[in-house]
Amino acid sequence: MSVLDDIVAGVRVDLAEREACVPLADLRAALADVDPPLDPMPHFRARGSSVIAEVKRRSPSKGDLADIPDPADLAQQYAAGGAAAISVLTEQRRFGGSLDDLRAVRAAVDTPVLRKDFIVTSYQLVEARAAGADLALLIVAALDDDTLRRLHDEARELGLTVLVEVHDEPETERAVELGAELVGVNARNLKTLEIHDDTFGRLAPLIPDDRVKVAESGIFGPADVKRFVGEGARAVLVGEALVRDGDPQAAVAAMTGVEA
Ligand SMILES: O=C(O)c1ccccc1NCC(=O)[C@H](O)[C@H](O)COP(=O)(O)O
Repeated sequence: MSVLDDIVAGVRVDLAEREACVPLADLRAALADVDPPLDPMPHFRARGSSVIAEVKRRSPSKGDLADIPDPADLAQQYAAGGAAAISVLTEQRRFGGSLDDLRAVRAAVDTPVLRKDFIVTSYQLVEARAAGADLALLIVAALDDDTLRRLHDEARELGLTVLVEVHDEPETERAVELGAELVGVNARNLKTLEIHDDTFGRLAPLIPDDRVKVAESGIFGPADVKRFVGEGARAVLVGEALVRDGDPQAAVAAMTGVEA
């Protein structure tokens, strides 16, 4: 079983437990009390890089990354550094995250918030919106075409902006065909977990320039950002480097506005 299949299998088990506690109809009813979603698009710079800064406790590839006792405080530092959006990894088993982390971040900042998870059902999208997320991630590799299109449509009906993540040429074609506004190219191979830093440069030319191209994973500083901006990235999604940095505000600021 691939790492992705293994993660998704665990996600489905946890999801069944949550659905047994809170049925979808009740979750949908709760949406009436949630503030409207923020539009992240104006937060992406016309020139130079934007940063999607991630709250990431641990990962399958690196194990424990950082003790994050107060995700709201970390998010405030990201926002003060000029983050265009804040990504919260909510998957629990392999990443140590939760929807409580997302709620805490949402309450602490006015910056758009991304639910970064392995989303395979409508329930997770409604959960994301009910917790205050403005964006949701859909990973092409985890979804067949019909499910990808259905979840993409449902997310947009909920007011969520979708970050559609790809790893190779066929997935990129599917994302473009879908009409994804935000396309994330993840440099981490989901079979080996290795980072291949030529992935963005290979796939970016397949994505039309009217889409926001996001370089994801293995980005450690302004020099990496500069290279990806030169290859067409409008934004970078950064986890490990920021959660390990003693001054996350300064680290986000240093990666923001970088030009080719
Ligand atoms: O981070 C992992 O080990 C991982 C393994 C399997 C599936 C997804 C994984 N990460 C999710 C991400 O996309 C990253 O958290 C994100 O791109 C930030 O990456 P990094 O800056 O390298 O922490």
